Amino acid sequence: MNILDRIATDKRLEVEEQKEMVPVEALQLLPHFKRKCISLAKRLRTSPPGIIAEFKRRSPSLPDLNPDADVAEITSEYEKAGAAGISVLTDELYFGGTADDLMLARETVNIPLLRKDFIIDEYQIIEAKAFGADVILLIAALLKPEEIRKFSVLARKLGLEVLLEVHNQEELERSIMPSIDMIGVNNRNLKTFEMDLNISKNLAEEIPSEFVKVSESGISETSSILELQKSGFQGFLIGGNFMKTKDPGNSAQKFMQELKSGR
Ligand SMILES: O=P(O)(O)OC[C@@H](O)[C@@H](O)c1c[nH]c2ccccc12
Repeated sequence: MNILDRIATDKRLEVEEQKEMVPVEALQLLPHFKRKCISLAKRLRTSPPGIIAEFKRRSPSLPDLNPDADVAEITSEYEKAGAAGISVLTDELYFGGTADDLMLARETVNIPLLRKDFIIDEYQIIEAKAFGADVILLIAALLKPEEIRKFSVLARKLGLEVLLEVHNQEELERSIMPSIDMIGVNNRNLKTFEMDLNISKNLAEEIPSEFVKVSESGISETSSILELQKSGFQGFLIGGNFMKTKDPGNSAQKFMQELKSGR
């Protein structure tokens, strides 16, 4: 079994347990459930460069990335550094994230938050809204087109935006639909961990212009952002490059200053 299938199997069990403990009706009573979301797509379209800085403690490929990272401190610094939005991992088993991380981030910043998780059930979308997210991630490699349709329509109904993650043309063609706001091209193959920025560059022209293009993973140089912008990307999801340092907020700030000064 590849890692993505393993994650999905674990996630299904986890969600079934969670549903028993916290019914949907209870989620709908949480204060953020009624909050009006902020648009990430709009920010990416109108204020370049759209850096989406990611908060994660570890990943399957980097088990010791930043185990003790403080979510309030780092997300606050990401916001001050000028991030367009923040991605918060909420998967605990593989990424060391929690729902509390997302809620703490929500209490800390006023910029759009992406719930970064492996969504395989509508329940997780209700959770995302209740925990204070503005955007959800749907991973094409994990979902049938019918599920993508059902999940994205529900997200939209709740006022959430949808970032669809694809890795190749076949995934893009079968998953693209009007209820999606942004398309993220993952430069990392989630099945093998192989990384290549050319994946974004090559897929860019296949993505219709009504969708905001986001390039995800493996970005560590400001020069890559400039190249990806030429291919039409407006969003850049960066995690490890910041989180691997002692002071991720400061690393993000330096990265964005370097971008601004065009060095
Ligand atoms: O740390 P990186 O290489 O900058 O990548 C960030 C982000 O793209 C990556 O964490 C990611 C992309 N898609 C995902 C899906 C699930 C979990 C994590 C991810």
